[in-house]
Amino acid sequence: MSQTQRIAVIIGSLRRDSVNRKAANALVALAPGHLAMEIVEIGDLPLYNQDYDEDPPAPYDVFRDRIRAADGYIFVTPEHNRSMPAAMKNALDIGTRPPTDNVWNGKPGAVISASPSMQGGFGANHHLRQTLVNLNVVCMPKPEVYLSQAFDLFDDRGQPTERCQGFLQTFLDGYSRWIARQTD
Ligand SMILES: Cc1cc2nc3c(=O)[nH]c(=O)nc-3n(C[C@H](O)[C@H](O)[C@H](O)COP(=O)(O)O)c2cc1C
Repeated sequence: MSQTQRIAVIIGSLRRDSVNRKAANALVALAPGHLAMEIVEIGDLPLYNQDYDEDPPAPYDVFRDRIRAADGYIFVTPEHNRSMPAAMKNALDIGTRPPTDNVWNGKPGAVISASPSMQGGFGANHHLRQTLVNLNVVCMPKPEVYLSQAFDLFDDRGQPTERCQGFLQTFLDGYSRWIARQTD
């Protein structure tokens, strides 16, 4: 694999002991050398308000610059009431304004969801994919990753079980091929 790709990882949970953050940390640790993965935090972004379009709060500028600089995205999301959490949607929306400067535009992305439930956040995963269509983020179809019963997939230190590491490795292998095709 030739060129290094900068991948922004966006985590939909603000929770201190988030299982989605554990999954994101594991992805960063497992990433091959040509994927420079960096978590971009979204917890300090004020709730989007269209009045901010003319005079954005400072965290909006910082976030937009970091998203614009990335070559691709990985979204790691919990499920809140069968959809993505408000914090994730807020970040997606902020990146699309003003509409002439959608910072996500045309980049390759992928979604992972994790939940303690059996469904592994399927609803959130697919709501997010639906929004990515409008952001013009080209979303990797497969391998799909729904981490179900996710509290059992990480130990006390946040390390993934062997099985979970296998899922994440398969995902990363697929994403690596996917991003290479998209950015040729
Ligand atoms: C407001 C709210 C709504 C939730 N709705 C769902 C849901 O629809 N499906 C689900 O599997 N879990 C749901 N949960 C439980 C989350 O999966 C659980 O809190 C999980 O730990 C969140 O991920 P995190 O550990 O990364 O924060 C909900 C939790 C909250 C706080």
